[in-house]
Amino acid sequence: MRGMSYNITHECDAINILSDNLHEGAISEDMVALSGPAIELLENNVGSSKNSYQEDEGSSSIDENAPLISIKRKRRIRTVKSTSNKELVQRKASKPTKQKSVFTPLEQQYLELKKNYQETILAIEVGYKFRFFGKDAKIASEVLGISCYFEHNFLNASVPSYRIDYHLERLINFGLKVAVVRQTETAALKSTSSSRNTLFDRRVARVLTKGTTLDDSFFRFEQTQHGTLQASQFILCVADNVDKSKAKSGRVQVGLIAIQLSSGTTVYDHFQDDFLRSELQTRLSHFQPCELIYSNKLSSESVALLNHYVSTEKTCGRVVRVQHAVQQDVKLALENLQDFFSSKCIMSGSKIIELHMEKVKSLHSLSIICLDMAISYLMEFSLEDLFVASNFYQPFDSISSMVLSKQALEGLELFVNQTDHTPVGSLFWVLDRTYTRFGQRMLQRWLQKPLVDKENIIERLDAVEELAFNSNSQVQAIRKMLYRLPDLEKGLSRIYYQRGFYKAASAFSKNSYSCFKSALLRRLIQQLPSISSIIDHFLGMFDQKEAENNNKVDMFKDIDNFDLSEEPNDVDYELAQEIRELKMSILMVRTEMDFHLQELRDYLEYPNLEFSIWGNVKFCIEVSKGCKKIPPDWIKLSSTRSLFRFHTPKIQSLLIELSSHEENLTISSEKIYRSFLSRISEHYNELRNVTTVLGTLDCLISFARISSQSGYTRPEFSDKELLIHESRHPMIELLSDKSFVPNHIHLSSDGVRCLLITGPNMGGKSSFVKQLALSAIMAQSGCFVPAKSALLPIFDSILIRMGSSDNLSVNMSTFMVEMLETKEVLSKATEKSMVIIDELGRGTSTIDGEAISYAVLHYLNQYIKSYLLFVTHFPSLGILERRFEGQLRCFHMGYLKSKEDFETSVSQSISFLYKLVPGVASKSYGLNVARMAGIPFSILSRATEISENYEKKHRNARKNVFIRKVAKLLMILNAEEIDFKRLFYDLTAFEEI
Ligand SMILES: Nc1ncnc2c1ncn2[C@@H]1O[C@H](COP(=O)(O)OP(=O)(O)OP(=O)(O)O)[C@@H](O)[C@H]1O
Repeated sequence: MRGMSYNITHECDAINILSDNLHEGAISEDMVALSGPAIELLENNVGSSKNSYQEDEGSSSIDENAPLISIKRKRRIRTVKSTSNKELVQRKASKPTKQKSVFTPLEQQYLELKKNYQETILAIEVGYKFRFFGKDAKIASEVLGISCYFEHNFLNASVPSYRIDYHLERLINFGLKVAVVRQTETAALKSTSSSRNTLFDRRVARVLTKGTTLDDSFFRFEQTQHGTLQASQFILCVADNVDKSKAKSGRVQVGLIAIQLSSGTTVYDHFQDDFLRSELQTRLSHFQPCELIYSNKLSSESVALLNHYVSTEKTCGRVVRVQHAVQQDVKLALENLQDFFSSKCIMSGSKIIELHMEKVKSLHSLSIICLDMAISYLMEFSLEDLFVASNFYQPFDSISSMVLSKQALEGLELFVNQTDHTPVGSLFWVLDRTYTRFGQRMLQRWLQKPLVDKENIIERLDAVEELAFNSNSQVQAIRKMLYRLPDLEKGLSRIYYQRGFYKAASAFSKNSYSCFKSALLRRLIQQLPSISSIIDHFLGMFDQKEAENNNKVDMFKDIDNFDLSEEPNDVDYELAQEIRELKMSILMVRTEMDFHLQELRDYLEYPNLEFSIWGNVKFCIEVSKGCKKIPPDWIKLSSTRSLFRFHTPKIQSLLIELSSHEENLTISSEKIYRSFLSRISEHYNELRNVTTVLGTLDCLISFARISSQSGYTRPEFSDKELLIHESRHPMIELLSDKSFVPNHIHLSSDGVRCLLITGPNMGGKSSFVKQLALSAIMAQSGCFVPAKSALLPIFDSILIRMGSSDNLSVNMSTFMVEMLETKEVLSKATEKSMVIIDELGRGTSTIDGEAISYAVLHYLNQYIKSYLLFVTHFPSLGILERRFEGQLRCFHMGYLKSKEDFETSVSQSISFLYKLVPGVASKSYGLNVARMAGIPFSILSRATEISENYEKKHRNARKNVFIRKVAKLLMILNAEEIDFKRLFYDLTAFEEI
């Protein structure tokens, strides 16, 4: 340890010298090689003004900020000028023992702490402040907008203690890791102890990051509104393994563990992914992690994607913290996990350890590796017990639900709109009428993963219907119970949340469920009273008011009969005893103080004398200035024009005694409170189940509120038909001033199951296909849909290819992304899928785009036979209506041409009818939209001319190229059974190509 302090001293000297010389340009930066800490210190020092050195000079106060020796810096600078730096460094190195530290005791303490917390901001409690030093001070000042100044050897910044929670929240929301260093001794206790003249002992009390902060009070500044997504607290740990033999194909195995500590959720997953990391992108969209743990062996494509996620989140104002971890091989990871569970479950016996290990071994090797990394990471925060206590391990995929891809979540605007990426105008914005924050989070999960099991869907719909249209008093009771319930999921074990559980448990009697018909509601309501006895037991112990004020000293009603469990606990018993004794001692000191006051009244002959408070100073005696009876040993505190304030020696000694008892009482009360919390957490799983029940009720109520609106209908399900009358778009109808034009649709698995939709730009094509997908998602989530009537198949997936975006993370062009996404859709689609392809091929030349669209449409109809909605601006694809007669039909969005159209095509304008009508629209009227957008007339006129000439000239040449391209593409798609003769006949027969 000594050696280390010598090194630091030595480095600091060199730094002082260097920084001063650098200011003066006397030496160049590369003249002396410095070690890491030295460079850090130098960075902190350079940039500080010389004046601050001069101000420091000669300061010799003996507080903990004062340097151990004062240093004449100016003289030292002169010495340096006459000595070479190398010589100086050598000289200093040869006489280590004579060198004394230039750091103040507090700075030395900071440096000691910093050694173990290099990547962490240290917030150090010093009296009534929390202080930051060096680089930490610089960062804190930038993030918190507080001033930063140079003092002694480091930059300094500070915040008042009473605001620390607020500032910590801002630091961790900025993606920082913060260690809170607390004084382990208090002023009062220290003043009576033998170590009163030494530095306060300080230790790291807790380490915080956004994903590891369990305390909901940190997030009290977060505002939640309907339809607004809450900040995710998922920590995502990812590892992958590129199969070298298939490296060219870009195929990779990916494993992950996602942890949400606040709700005790652990999700595991592994999957095969492509070059674009589409599956990983989908997981990122679902979890929206606020922390990412990268394995050091992660492939460059995965790293690029994760980095891209971090930077896009940043542009949306959300900071994602990145942690790097060392990946072990699976054998070592298993050994680590065996050690971990053995040490944690030592009391529970080998059977429990085996059970844990069985579960672990059932995971994919990459997920095991991730679990090992995640546990190591959480150990830093002492939060690893989650993996032992919680039985909420769950797979990401489930056979009872589908997973919507990133493209679907974004393209259908499920949670944010595509215009300004805010929640307004999203499906969630329409459907979220939840009362609680945990209900809101559950609703988000429901929409991300619609159900695929018919029974489950119908069970939800029955419950929603009953809640929407039954005026049963119990329905009111559910609403009342949910209203203003705190975030029970996040604060499961927080004492003042127990009343929330109490509210839930006591809202229903044992037989309340019987007045519901819905099986789901009956099951949910039945579970609530079961926690009554647990809650009664805990609630009975504390004073609700004091608990809500977080007053731990007076929180427990009857400390004499303090018993948290059936089996009395020695530690709690001793603590309760201690608290009793301390309270008694405090009472005695106060009584003594009262006696002393009486003595003072008699002595000063002032019967109305009372103790007063001056600022923070209690038990002051105020005496008028004319009083002649003040003994010399009274301690003068302050004065006003007319009076003096004193403490007598007796008051001072009683005060020290009182403060010491009070502080001991606070410490013991905190300990007993912790014990109380750990007892509650023994019932963690029961309480967790109740939050799931309450969350489910909240989501059902939310759906019921939407479903009871006029124009919404309960969906029915069919094995082979999709028939919706007067289908509407749930968001556009709310946002648009114009009345929404509803449309009918009829598809059938053994009849027409593909619609080819053409029409003018802005004609409503995309809106139409999106509304069908949204209706399917709503129906399969258990909500009524915006239509007159709806009969739907239960889709196993909803696959979307729409829009255009490049992928900067893997350096890909818009068109490459379009093609890879199309390939993904083709590989995932089944005959039970809904597939939406909107404007495929628009990222390339017209002829290539047209050929690709043709081949994909042909392939999907011939081989996959999904329910397909194909939107295009290529009318030539209409040829396939004949090829797939009875299976594919062409429709277009209706429009009306204005009269001018017949005179001059430039000034033509069209009116949109938004009505789906049979047939192909021969033109897209793109120039009409250009005109609406205000493109100058001269440009429009020229564009019209070129467009007409082009069409006339190239029609025939295009046909042959087109046919060759389509044939080639179909072969690439592995359409081996393709009948080329037939294809050639179809294509050449179509005159319009
Ligand atoms: N059925 C409807 N009733 C009323 N307004 C509608 C309807 N459908 C769409 N709209 C309005 O028309 C606008 C354009 O619709 P949409 O984006 O679906 O057109 P589009 O045909 O896909 O256009 P483009 O081909 O240029 O992509 C929508 O933003 C909406 O305001």
